[in-house]
Amino acid sequence: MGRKFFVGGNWKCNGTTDEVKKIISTLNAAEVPSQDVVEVVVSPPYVFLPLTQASLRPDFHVAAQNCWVKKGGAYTGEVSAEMLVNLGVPWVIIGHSERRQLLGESNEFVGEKVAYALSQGLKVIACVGETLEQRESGSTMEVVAAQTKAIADRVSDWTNIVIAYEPVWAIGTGKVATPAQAQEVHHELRKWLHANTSPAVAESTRIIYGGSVNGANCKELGGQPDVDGFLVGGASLKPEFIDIIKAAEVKKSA
Ligand SMILES: O=C(CO)COP(=O)(O)O
Repeated sequence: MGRKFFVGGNWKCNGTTDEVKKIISTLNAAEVPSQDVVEVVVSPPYVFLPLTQASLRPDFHVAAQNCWVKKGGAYTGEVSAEMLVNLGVPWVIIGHSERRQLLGESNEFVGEKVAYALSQGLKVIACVGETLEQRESGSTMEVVAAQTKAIADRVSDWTNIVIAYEPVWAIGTGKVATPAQAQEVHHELRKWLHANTSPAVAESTRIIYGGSVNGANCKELGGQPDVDGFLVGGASLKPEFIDIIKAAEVKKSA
């Protein structure tokens, strides 16, 4: 079975109630390919999850942007996987580079979070990606493999994981990876999964690209054989996100 195109919108720490309502009404009115062709998930800040769930069209789903590493309890400021499940939130983004870099989340911590979230029944968008310095020193694959290994060491069933390759230098910078750069890492990552998990996992796991994806560059990126969709930041707050969802059509005609 082919890998269904996946388009995630990561709203990050943005929005007011009115702005969220506006984004949702734009999404709800949009004509996009069917659920058989594309899986669409938007990720509002925690506080807007209930509002988003209550008003978002049923063929789109929601993701939280993070969750706690284990069972909830005395962890002030955290939100547990159990709470997300209780709310009926199906997805969670884990290991975003902003959390790795600004909040010091290590590969191991991210791996533990992924394993715990999966154990509670959440589906996970797990983020990996190198910094500019790491790319320039030639260690991109080493970094991405180590980040993925920390997950693979703790997880055996990859059915509910989507990997988001998000080069840090491309996030929020307007400096998008070229289609060839994205394809190269996605291909290497799939090879890594083939060797270190199983051929079936490598074949079926979706690897999506994130980093300055927009309405103008999405088709060419999405046309790469190992690019199975996107995780979109800035452009997911704009009507342009609909064009990015429509980029799923490039796979249909491929
Ligand atoms: O971090 C991202 C998605 O998670 C990408 O952000 P931008 O699309 O704003 O570069």
